Amino acid sequence: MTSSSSLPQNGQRTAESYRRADALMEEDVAWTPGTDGERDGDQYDRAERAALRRVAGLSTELQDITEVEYRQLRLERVVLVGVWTSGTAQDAENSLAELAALAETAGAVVLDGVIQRRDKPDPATYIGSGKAQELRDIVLETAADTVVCDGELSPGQLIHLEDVVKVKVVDRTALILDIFAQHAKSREGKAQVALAQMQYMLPRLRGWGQSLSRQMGGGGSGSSGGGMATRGPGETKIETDRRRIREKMAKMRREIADMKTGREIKRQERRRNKVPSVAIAGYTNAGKSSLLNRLTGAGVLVENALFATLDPTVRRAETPGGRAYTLADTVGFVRHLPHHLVEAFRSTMEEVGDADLILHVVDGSHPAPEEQLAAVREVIRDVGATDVPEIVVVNKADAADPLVLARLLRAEKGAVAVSARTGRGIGELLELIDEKLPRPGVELAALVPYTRGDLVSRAHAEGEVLSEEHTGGGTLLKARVHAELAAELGAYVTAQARG
Ligand SMILES: Nc1nc2c(ncn2[C@@H]2O[C@H](COP(=O)(O)OP(=O)(O)OP(=O)(O)O)[C@@H](O)[C@H]2O)c(=O)[nH]1
Ligand SMILES: [Mg+2]
Repeated sequence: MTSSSSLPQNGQRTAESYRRADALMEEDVAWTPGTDGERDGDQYDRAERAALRRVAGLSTELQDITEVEYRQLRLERVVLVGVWTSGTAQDAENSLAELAALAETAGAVVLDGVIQRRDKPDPATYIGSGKAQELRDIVLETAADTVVCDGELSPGQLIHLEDVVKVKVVDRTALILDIFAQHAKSREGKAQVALAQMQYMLPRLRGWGQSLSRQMGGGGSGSSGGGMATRGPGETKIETDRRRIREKMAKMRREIADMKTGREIKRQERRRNKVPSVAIAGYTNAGKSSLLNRLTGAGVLVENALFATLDPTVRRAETPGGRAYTLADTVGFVRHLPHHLVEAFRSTMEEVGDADLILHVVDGSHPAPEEQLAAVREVIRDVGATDVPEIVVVNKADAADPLVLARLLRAEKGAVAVSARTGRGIGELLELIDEKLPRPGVELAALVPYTRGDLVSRAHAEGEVLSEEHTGGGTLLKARVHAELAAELGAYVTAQARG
């Protein structure tokens, strides 16, 4: 609540691009370029000093070293810092606004944010050393306890920057992992997150230990006070910790593999039943869960927070014509999702790779929806789902700029604009789904005796009934069904064609 020169002058709302972050923060946020005479124009200040929503008490009981280390990441009062290497100022600001939203989602209070223009991040301290000093001032001014960098930093960079700013420094990857850890619900989801955390942490173990002991007044923990150069008890302790983590990771990988088998079996069951599957994919906060709710009436958690959904939810749904399909909600994607995280989350995304149809949801009210589309497609490619047909669903049409909507619909062939909130466009979307779902392969006519009503029901549920007529001799059915059901109907079939 201190500084002054960079406070928003008149509470003026800033760029469109911050609307989302604003919404998340429930307070006005101003990013005013170059208002601070002390700084060099290259730097953009995020003048936001208001007290913000805070989520506290999220941590759980600790069980081992891994959790101890990770608990240290629990964010409280943070200052954001980004290095703007390419693209426009707007891109850089969008990225930092997203980082702010992520930090908020993790339960932190965002106090300030700065961007430095550089060709590339400083190999030692991420931002330049002069700027690191300024960052130290901001940290003091705001009484922040953590600096969050908008990128993935090397263990060395984290340590060196911590040396200068003298508070915890974490990067975007750690932040995303932290959010994942808070939100994962299923056993498999939790295990995957834990594995990714350990993987991230392994090379950084010494760094964390060191900086933390330094924070505690040097050697406070007694475990790593010896410093990098000395081989002492601390060194041994870290080696032990590393080994234990590696062992735990191996065990975890086996467990995840087992859980995967269980899910695989379920999926095969669905396949055998020939129920077509639709996966809802898209950038985080695009409205995927809202759309699932709108399409099926399912009560899935919807939250104006990033990564509200971290476990795949599968629901049954029906086309207007009465054909059954499954609809799966998925984990949201985010730019710069660290590669090993993509790996860890591959299994939740396999739902996407395996689907008959992808509903690719994009937030039409976001400042850069095209970028989100591209980022998600990159991950879809990553999980090898490029062959799956896709319907681009431009959501939040109620809140979007009509010009942006028109632009998106022009650029994306076969896209549909909807609002999960108001229901606009949902009818059109349902028809598109019906159209794009794979058709069962066999078209037939059959006279099914009334004693075999079960077959008629199955034709409705698993296939597509074209016409149905009740006659003296039974139900005269014209339908498209899968081969297995066609075989069961065999005795009653009067005409058949394979399509
Ligand atoms: N204005 C408007 N807001 C919407 C619409 N659909 C969803 N939202 C809001 O967008 C936010 C995110 O919605 P979710 O459905 O949780 O989004 P998601 O894609 O599932 O997000 P994650 O699971 O976090 O990746 C919530 O605040 C919703 O109320 C819409 O059509 N219009
Ligand atoms: Mg969701």
